[in-house]
Amino acid sequence: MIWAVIPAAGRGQRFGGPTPKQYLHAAGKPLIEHALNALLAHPRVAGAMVALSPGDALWPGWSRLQDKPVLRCVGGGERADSVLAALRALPDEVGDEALVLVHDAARPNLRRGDIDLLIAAAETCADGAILGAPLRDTLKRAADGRIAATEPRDGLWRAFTPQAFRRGALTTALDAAAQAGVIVTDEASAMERMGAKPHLVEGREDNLKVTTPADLALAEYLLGKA
Ligand SMILES: Nc1ccn([C@@H]2O[C@H](COP(=O)(O)OP(=O)(O)OP(=O)(O)O)[C@@H](O)[C@H]2O)c(=O)n1
Ligand SMILES: C[C@](O)(CO)[C@H](O)COP(=O)(O)O
Repeated sequence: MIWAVIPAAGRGQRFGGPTPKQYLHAAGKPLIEHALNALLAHPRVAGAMVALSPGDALWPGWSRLQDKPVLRCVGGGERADSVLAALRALPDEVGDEALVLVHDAARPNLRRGDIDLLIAAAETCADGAILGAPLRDTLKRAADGRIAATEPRDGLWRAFTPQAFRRGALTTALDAAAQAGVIVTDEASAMERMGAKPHLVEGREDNLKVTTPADLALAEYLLGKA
């Protein structure tokens, strides 16, 4: 049994504007609906737990999508807090060894083939797996708007989501990071702190996270073509 965990309690400060970006529309639907549909359409995914901000008045009230359960909980101050809250809120039938796919509500252009690759990798490895892609640009370190240095990029990847881990191990890892006062920006970082070496699965470069208005325009184009 595989469940999706969707952190959707962010405020979209880098995007700006009054509407949290997960509720902005692209190709006629909110970003969060594209993300949920992509995961719940997969035959191995049984349901989704969505972490919402306490004051979220825009949640459309879905209890089912793609004929699968959509549950919700209250997220936290950081993305990692929201993911931990969602893991803890999952139904008891989702055991510690069950695989969970953690995916940003702000990544609407997730495709079936990437989910297939991720599940295949995560099911063969106790350390889990994440989607990502190798860096293909030269990296510059900035200082006061000027190039301060060129950073080596060999072996560097960009981490995407979904990130796939066993419910129990990820809950323990995120809780350990929180207890240590360490803010992790993805699930793999928490697992790495515990000594795990998750698989890197090369995924589509168009699995973008909508962070700024320019990203939304690109998402509109990509989803309109899908
Ligand atoms: N406390 C938080 C912060 C973020 N998220 C979610 O984590 C995903 C990725 O985070 P990000 O792109 O940073 O979203 P925001 O935090 O909303 O953006 P910003 O940092 O610009 O405010 C988003 O789906 C966001 O809703 C969350 O569930 N809980
Ligand atoms: C989880 C993530 O999307 C992987 O790249 C990223 O770390 C989220 O970062 P954000 O600053 O919370 O958007």
